[in-house]
Amino acid sequence: MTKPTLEHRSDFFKATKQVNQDHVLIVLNYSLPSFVPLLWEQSRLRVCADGGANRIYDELPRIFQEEEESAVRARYIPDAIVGDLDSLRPDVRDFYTQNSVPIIDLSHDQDTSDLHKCIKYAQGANPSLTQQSKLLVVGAVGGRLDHQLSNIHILYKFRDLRIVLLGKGNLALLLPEAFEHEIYPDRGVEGPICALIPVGSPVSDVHSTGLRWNLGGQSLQFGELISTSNEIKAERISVRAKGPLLWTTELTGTPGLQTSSS
Ligand SMILES: Nc1ncnc2c1ncn2[C@@H]1O[C@H](COP(=O)(O)OP(=O)(O)OP(=O)(O)O)[C@@H](O)[C@H]1O
Ligand SMILES: Cc1ncc(C[n+]2csc(CCO)c2C)c(N)n1
Repeated sequence: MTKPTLEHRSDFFKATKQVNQDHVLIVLNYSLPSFVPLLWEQSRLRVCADGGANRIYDELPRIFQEEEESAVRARYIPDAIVGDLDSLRPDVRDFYTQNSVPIIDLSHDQDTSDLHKCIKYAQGANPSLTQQSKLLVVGAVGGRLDHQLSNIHILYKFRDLRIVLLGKGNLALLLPEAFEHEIYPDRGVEGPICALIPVGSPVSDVHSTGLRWNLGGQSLQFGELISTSNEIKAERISVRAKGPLLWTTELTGTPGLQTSSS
């Protein structure tokens, strides 16, 4: 039986000032990529995971160096700060409290990460998430390996949602088993390096097109074969497999140079 097709478009890298009702931004507590303002402006909900609020407070004024710090901070006020709040600095907490940002203390839960808590928050928000919603998670790659693995774990845990992990040099998303996948990377920003990784369990019958090293029905498995250092060779990459695969691309270009209509 053929599976339905899921398309993956990196439309969020296109220059736009318009809010996209499908886009939700989650800011984590790690070094932020310079395209955060681009994602911020197009997102209909912006949530900071605990110390993620320190990042927007500290790092956004550095992106707009020619402007007053206070003017930049006042422009980027999140809709909520959610987490166990052990990393949120007191001065940052005071600033956003004065700006009426709800600060949601979920410190009683020490079994789930702040990213998990933010996704639950977005699911409970009004309007809630739909099948079209895309959660753009920034500060998700680089730094502590356990945090990065936890962020990947969240892709698997919430595999029915469309979540994109983004960092300074990488993008990662999950290709769930229930679909055949068509990926349209933004070649002005992504590639050429890409990878297909079977995190957690072996994945058999992997078929791909559009890559330098395509798969023709092999199994991917840690300890046997995983497809790292592969290369994007076409506008469209197709992938199907008997199991979920992590798709990653390197980010080498500058987002926001093309408009969403081009
Ligand atoms: N170095 C990192 N790389 C990737 N993601 C990170 C990194 N540091 C933090 N995060 C993400 O940001 C979220 C918030 O970070 P914060 O430091 O506030 O979390 P935390 O849960 O208190 O961390 P810890 O495990 O140190 O207690 C984390 O749940 C994690 O998803
Ligand atoms: C088996 C097991 N391992 C680790 C933790 C710790 N932990 C996991 S998520 C989290 C919250 C981080 O903000 C903490 C402290 C646990 N609870 N259970």
